[in-house]
Amino acid sequence: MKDIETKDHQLTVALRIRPLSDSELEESATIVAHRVDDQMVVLMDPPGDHEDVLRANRSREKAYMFDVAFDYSTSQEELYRATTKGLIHGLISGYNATVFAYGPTGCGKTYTMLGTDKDPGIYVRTLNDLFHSIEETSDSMMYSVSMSYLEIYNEMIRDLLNPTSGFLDLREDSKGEIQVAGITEVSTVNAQEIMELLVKGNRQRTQEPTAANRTSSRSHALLQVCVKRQDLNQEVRFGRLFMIDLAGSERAAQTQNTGQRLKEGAHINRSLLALGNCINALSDKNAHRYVNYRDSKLTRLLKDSLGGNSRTVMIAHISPASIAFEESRNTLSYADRAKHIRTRVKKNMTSVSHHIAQYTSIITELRGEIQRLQTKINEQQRQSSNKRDIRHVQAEVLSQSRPEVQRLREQLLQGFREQMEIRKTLMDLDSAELELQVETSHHLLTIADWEQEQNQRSRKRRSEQQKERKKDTEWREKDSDQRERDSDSSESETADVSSARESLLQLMSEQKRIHRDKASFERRLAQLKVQAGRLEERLPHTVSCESQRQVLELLCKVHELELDQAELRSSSLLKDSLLRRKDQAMQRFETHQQLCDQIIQGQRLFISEHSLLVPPQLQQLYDVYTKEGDNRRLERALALDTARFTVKERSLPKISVPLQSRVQMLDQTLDQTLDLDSDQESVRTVMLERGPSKHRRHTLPPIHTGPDLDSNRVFKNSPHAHSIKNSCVVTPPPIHINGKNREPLVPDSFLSFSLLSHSVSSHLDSSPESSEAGAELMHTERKKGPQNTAGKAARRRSRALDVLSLEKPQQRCAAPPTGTALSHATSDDKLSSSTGDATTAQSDANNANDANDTKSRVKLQHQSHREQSEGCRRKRRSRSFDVTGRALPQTKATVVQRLRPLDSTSDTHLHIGAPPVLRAQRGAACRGRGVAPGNLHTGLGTDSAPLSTLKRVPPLRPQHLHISSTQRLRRN
Ligand SMILES: Nc1ncnc2c1ncn2[C@@H]1O[C@H](COP(=O)(O)OP(=O)(O)OP(=O)(O)O)[C@@H](O)[C@H]1O
Repeated sequence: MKDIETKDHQLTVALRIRPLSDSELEESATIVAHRVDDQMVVLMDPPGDHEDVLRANRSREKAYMFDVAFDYSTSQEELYRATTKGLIHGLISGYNATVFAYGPTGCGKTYTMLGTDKDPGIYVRTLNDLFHSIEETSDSMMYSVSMSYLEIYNEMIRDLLNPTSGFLDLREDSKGEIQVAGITEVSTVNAQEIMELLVKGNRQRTQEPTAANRTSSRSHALLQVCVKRQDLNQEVRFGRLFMIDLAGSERAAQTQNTGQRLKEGAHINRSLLALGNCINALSDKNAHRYVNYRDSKLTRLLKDSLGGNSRTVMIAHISPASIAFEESRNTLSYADRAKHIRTRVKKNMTSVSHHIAQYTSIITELRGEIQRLQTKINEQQRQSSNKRDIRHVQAEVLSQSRPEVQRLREQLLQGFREQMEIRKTLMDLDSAELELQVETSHHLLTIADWEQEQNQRSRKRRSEQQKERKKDTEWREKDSDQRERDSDSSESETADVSSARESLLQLMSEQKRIHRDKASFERRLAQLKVQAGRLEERLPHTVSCESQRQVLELLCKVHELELDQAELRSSSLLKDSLLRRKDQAMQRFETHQQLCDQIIQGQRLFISEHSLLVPPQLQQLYDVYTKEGDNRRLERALALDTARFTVKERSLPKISVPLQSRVQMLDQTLDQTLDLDSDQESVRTVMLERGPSKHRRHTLPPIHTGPDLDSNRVFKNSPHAHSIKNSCVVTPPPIHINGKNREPLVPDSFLSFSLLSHSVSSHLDSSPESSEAGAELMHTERKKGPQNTAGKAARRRSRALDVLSLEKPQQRCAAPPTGTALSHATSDDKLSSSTGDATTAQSDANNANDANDTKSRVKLQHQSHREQSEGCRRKRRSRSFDVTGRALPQTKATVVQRLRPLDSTSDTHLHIGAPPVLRAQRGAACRGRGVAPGNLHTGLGTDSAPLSTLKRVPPLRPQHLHISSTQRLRRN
């Protein structure tokens, strides 16, 4: 055994020949490998060579010299002592060492390294001796032992102490040493613990049975033991020991491996070939031959063991049997070469002096660092001493960023100011647009009124032209005068309308301009909002100071709120303006409604007092009006009652005296309202009782039917009045036209009534004084005649009041389809159903006698009217506005003429209820829906007021007339 402690170390090669295995004994294998002495081994020719002609004269027998040779008689202990035990001292002293078993499969490598429980191998013996040595010198030395155990299986490294860690990689450290990254290193000084770890690792090693070995190792196993020793002189030594159980080279024919075993064998042979190449290279006498350690992980791990700082022992294993001659021969050949490998061994030791020198250097460096840091701290302290506190530092930072912040602030403020200005401008534009709309609507109304008047006049003119053919020259002259007046009036109104049209054009262009400006400003406002949003987004990036950023964000918030407030204010103003307009419209409507009520009540009073005839359509309208009035009063009563109940029941204990008085006023109003009976007679009585001064707004000026009233006188003297006198029945039998006898025209009648009211209202002044002024004006105009071309407003007022005058001929007309004449009943007792089956033939037969009987009938009629008035007064609460009917002794033409005044009002709603037969006759006779007003006034006389002026048509719009007429035609 060579001295392994020499620095220049030569690889120690030992050879072990195992005993014949059971299979070899069964085959009576010849022993060809013999240990001659402790170092020599002879490999004899196998028996088959003698029989081979080619090998007959060429013997392959060869003697090999190794560091030590063992055979079947050598025990484990002897082998350990001869190969490994000597390494333990060197390991403790700081030398690296390697022991690896090499040889074909099944030749005893694992037996040598691991052994059995009864006869342990090198692993256990080495560790035992190591710990013994440590214990022996532990008094004067400090030891630290660590162990790791791995296998190379199919060129992959596994940690046998921690198999779950997966495959590990090889790394080369700064000193060029190969390290297994992530390998488990167990540090302990307890031998028992090391043994347990070893057993545990061996269980994890891959072993599979083959034909050559029932416990064939399919991987290379490496056990690494590191020992660190520190003596009393603070000298530290590091020693590392590799104990390697290589997998055996194998021939496929021998092992009969297939599949995974065959693949494992291939990996094993490849790595062993790399090891052999390294051995060849290292054993070559040429000193600078390249050694390829990187061919396999095995050779990389054994780099130091084969050619570096390690005392290495190679234990080659062969089988003595002749059947393993070739494997034994190759193994002997490699082992023989390996013994020429030389390594350079050195102690892994660090002395205290060296450490001290290192520490001194480190301390010096650290001191320099400390000095540098101290200088820096002093400099900072000196700088900070100039600043009193952190606020100065903050102020400095703020001052550095102030220009940027100021610029950003100015941009934000400028944007918000501009937004505010644009918002104000938009508000002004909205206001101007509203004013323009109001003005435009006024002009449109003016034009519409004029157009309707024109339409009315044109219709009248056509009717008059038809009448002209039948009238005498006197009427022709009067008509020509009337035409002149009409033309004059048209010309004067044309100037107003043209002015309105021009104003409309200007207003429309102005509205367009406002729209353009608004769109432009709104676009600009949107752009400014976007810009402000971007600036706000830039705040966190631009302003580093938190307080500054918060101030700017608050600034933005305040301005945004101001803008929102301005927008809301603008919206609120617009809505207020619209509400004001609606309120005004509602107020006008209510005023108009009151005026209508007054007119209707006055009419009914007038009819009642004078016992005038009422056409059924008008009577139906009256009925609808009465019902509607009842509903209105009921709603008002309920509302007032609710208000009274609410005030009394809930707030009375707390309400003040003025509120209580207000409640009383409400009660009085309610009582007055309820007191207003829908009955015409009651209305008249109430008005009479309370006097005209108390309810001037609800009563018309007194309309006298006596000869002092021009209009009445004119009407009585008119030719039409004469015709009516001639045609009317003096005292027709009364007929009740309610219930079943009524035509189901309530919706249309109501619609017509509404439209009529609406049309009247559009020509009325909304002021409460309009009723009085209108009545006076009507009175005046009737006196002055149409020549009095008063102002436009006066004419409008007079138009509404002219409705009253238009009603007179209507009331004198009777137009039931059956030719029933209508008149007020003198009393309920006297009223009876008329002979509704009176035929037109009878009327025609009696027509000839009508002229003679006219005077007496008129007298009777007036008498009956007076009696009826007295009866109606007595019957206050009853609905005495009953209508009697009787067969009219008149012709169809007469009936038609009586209906024409209604048509002449140009209000189709008044004549649309005419029966189809009459309408057909009318269409044939006068080619129009309206009859010339002259028909009504043919008996007016030369000094009578022209009806075209007196009967100014309520300004119903033509489309309304058409629609209503169409609907009524469809119904009929
Ligand atoms: N010197 C010996 N004395 C007694 N038995 C031995 C000896 N050497 C090997 N054997 C026996 O031979 C058989 C094979 O040995 P081992 O498993 O150690 O071979 P190996 O070289 O490790 O094979 P592989 O390379 O396939 O793992 C084992 O049963 C073992 O007990």
